[in-house]
Amino acid sequence: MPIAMITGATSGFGRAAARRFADAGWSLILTGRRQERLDALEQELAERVEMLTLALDVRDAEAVKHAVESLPEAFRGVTCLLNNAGLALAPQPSQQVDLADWHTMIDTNVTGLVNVTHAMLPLLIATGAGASIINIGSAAAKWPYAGGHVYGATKAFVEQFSYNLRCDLKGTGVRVTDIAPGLAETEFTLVRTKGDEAASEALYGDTTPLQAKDVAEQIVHVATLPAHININFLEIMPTRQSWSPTHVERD
Ligand SMILES: NC(=O)C1=CN([C@@H]2O[C@H](COP(=O)(O)OP(=O)(O)OC[C@H]3O[C@@H](n4cnc5c(N)ncnc54)[C@H](OP(=O)(O)O)[C@@H]3O)[C@@H](O)[C@H]2O)C=CC1
Ligand SMILES: O=CCS(=O)(=O)O
Repeated sequence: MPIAMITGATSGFGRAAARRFADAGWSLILTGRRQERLDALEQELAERVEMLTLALDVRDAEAVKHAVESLPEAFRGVTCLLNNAGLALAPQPSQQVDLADWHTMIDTNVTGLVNVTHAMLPLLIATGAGASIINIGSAAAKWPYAGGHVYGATKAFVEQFSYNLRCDLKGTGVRVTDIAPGLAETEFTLVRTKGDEAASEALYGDTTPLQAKDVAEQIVHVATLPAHININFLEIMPTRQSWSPTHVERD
């Protein structure tokens, strides 16, 4: 059975992808920091598929390296790495942000993603044809907005890193895709606002955002394409979301 390794499997897109891969019969390596959520997923899915859960903070390069080196033989033939763990913080303008929040986004969305990718590359290259790295970027990588500051910049990194990885992996059979969702209802806004439920409800209310399972469907689609097809970039928005005009300051 193919194996998917998912970072940030404890919520949102990662958890929905774990369920969708399980529906397709894939074995799973599920990671995240919250052990109780990993336990709940194990309870839910372990009867149906082979799975392993690893409590892991992607920011900790040594812990990531150790976790990958310690994978049991039966879980080393990874077919898909889903680099999904990430977050936004500080919705306020740059001039009002705590520097620590910028660092947390960079440490997670950039450093964490490269930590996991670096540790996993030998395993994915050993799998070869049909293997894939799916990086979760964001529409915010291309479309700036007030309060997007470092978050959008980290996702621009994810996009360009994905393309550059593709260049290096030519000839190995390993595919690389950047999936860039727009507005999607998950715990993302609760995290971004440090627990403001009203803000989260206001953002996702009165419209029809993407749901985590919509994105999971695309993730599994990309991972199960024939080995000779590489989707480089896939931006997904809800039908009711499009672009804003640029802003002009007026007297
Ligand atoms: N929702 C949206 O509108 C969009 C989200 N995205 C991106 O999608 C990805 C998933 O977000 P989403 O599902 O929406 O949000 P959620 O908050 O629902 O899920 C985020 C996941 O990331 C994990 N995570 C966060 N920090 C770390 C860390 N240091 N180490 C390990 N895992 C971590 C969390 O697990 P735990 O806390 O247990 O560690 C959780 O499982 C993110 O990269 C986000 O930037 C992209 C576009 C749109
Ligand atoms: O990546 C998340 C989508 S948005 O909040 O930046 O639009």
